[in-house]
Amino acid sequence: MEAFYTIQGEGFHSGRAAYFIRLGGCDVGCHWCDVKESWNAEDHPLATVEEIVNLAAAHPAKVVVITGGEPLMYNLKLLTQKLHEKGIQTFIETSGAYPLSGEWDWICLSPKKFKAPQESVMPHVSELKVVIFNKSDFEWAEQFAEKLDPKARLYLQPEWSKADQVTPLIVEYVKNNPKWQISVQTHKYMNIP
Ligand SMILES: C[S@@+](CC[C@H](N)C(=O)[O-])C[C@H]1O[C@@H](n2cnc3c(N)ncnc32)[C@H](O)[C@@H]1O
Ligand SMILES: Nc1nc2[nH]cc(C(=O)O)c2c(=O)[nH]1
Ligand code: SF4
Ligand SMILES: [Mg+2]
Repeated sequence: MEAFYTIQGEGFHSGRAAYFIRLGGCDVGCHWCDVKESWNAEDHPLATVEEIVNLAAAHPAKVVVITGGEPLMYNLKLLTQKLHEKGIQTFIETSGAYPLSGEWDWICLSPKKFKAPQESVMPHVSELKVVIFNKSDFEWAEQFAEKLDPKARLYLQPEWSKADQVTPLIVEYVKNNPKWQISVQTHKYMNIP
């Protein structure tokens, strides 16, 4: 769909420069999705793996974040192999709704109620990032924390349109349950992509 060089705004790598590759296509259907224009893959131009990788390699940070849309709707083996051949680290943002493919240095799982993540993804998760839309989402988040490698980092992220209401709830929750950390979408406050 698009690619852009920016600062990772969310989660464990927040604040780091990274080249984002956003793949078009998603059928998960989150009603609060902040990139609904990504859902229909046919709305977006095709690019070859070689073109995508060469543009990525032309940027100073040797870190690529592959996102979408839902990137795991595609087999990502070739794209991630070619990025690795150029010495670029590969990070993914995924709902986990499709089987894992590709070679990854960091996997951020953001599970969704609207289409459950695949159990086979769980052992590979580096970071769990649950979007909090209302207070029932805390209990829902805990069920995923239990399925992961104990070293996985745990984040709760306010849903953007509800941030004023849910951020105070997340702050209290993290104070009482310190295995979790808060992730805010810092790029939106900075007005960067
Ligand atoms: C747009 S999604 C694309 C990748 C993948 N489909 C997924 O959902 O993980 C990238 C990240 O943004 C988060 N996100 C999307 N809409 C959001 C919103 N309105 N508020 C907070 N986070 C949101 C998702 O949960 C995910 O962690
Ligand atoms: N700056 C910035 N950081 C991000 N982290 C995850 C994003 C995404 O949409 O996957 C995102 C994004 O869209 N922009
Ligand atoms: S899975 Fe990700 S891209 Fe798809 S609708 Fe949900 S937030 Fe948007
Ligand atoms: Mg985003």
